[in-house]
Amino acid sequence: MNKPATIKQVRAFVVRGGGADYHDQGGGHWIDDHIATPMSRYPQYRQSRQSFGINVLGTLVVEIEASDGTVGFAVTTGGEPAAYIVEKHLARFLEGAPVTEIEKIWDQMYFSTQYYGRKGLVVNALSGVDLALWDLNGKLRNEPVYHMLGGAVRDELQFYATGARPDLAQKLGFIGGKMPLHHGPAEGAEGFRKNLEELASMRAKVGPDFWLMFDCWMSLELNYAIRLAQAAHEYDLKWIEEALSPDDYWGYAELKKQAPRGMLVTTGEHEATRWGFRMLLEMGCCDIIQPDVGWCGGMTELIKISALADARGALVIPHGSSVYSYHFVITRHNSPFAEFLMMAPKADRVVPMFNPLLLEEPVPVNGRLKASELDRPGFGVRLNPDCPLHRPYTH
Ligand SMILES: C[C@H](O)[C@H](O)[C@@H](O)[C@@H](O)C(=O)O
Ligand SMILES: [Mg+2]
Repeated sequence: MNKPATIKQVRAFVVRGGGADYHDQGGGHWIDDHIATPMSRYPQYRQSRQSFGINVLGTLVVEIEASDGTVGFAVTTGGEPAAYIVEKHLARFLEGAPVTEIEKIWDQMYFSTQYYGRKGLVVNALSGVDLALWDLNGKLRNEPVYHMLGGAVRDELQFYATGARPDLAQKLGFIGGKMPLHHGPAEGAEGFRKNLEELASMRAKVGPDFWLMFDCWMSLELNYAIRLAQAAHEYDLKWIEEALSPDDYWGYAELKKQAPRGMLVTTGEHEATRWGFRMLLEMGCCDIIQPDVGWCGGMTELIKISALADARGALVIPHGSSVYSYHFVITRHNSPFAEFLMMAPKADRVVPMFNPLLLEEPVPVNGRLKASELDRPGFGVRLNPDCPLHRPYTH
């Protein structure tokens, strides 16, 4: 049997404007229009999330070149600081190693950075390296990543859409629409009323059966979240997402107890590793966990997180991360649908989620994507040569 190729070089690049840091958009985009956040308590940071720096990092692109010249890559959120961590810290555990040592490399990347990492930027960087390694292995084996994960359990993916216009998402064939919550506790009773009015108005547009969800992006405190969930029940809100700080496991456990019967509590897009998700699951924080595969520890960690959830009957609906989540969701029974983020400025048409960075990035058609659309080696996408990459550090 042939010996596996070895890793020749790891390279980290940054690029601005959309891409994996999908909050990095131009003006007038729904994704930066008075969306409630933990910073909404400060009026000067209420209208725009970019005003407090939601897009300060930018996209990280990780390339891994094998000894035979094959190059795997992946993209995530992290920008220059993540590039520094990849080049100056993580690369040493890959270069010279066989490309197949995915588990060992993950273990060394995680435990060598544990003293300053564990969640956030460091695990974003680690996730980008891990995803690039899965892409490289798929290319060397001439297999799509989902085949390496055990193969499809269904013929197609179905999607709900995240964006300001669930009514348009319904017409585009999506199974539901997740709306950003626009008003936080600092806007008092008037903001609370406006939130409900938006939901009531959207329910009137979409009818009784189309899923409607609120994405609260960590903006609420427990009492407000409980009151909002209870008031929203009248309009059949399907789930209330990321209502509280990711660290408030106790608050989530209480919210789940107090939420109306039948309403789901979801969270996890800013959680990381099997240990973080074990906390969410064992403390009874939510019905659905939503890890982002580009932020939670990569594909190698998502496999472990998903098994924990499956053992407890919890669903795993990864936060929107384009092909990196599609290749996973299609392979798991407890991931029955996927998220698609509407990246068109008015949320009125389907454009690739990481637009314009990836060529051949598949998108849902009529809210669905056939497994066969993923049948290209690795994650099946290419970097757009029109997007200038910059390598800020070397090693
Ligand atoms: C729409 C939300 O405010 C975020 O922008 C979104 O990225 C994330 O929370 C999601 O669940 O898609
Ligand atoms: Mg969310």
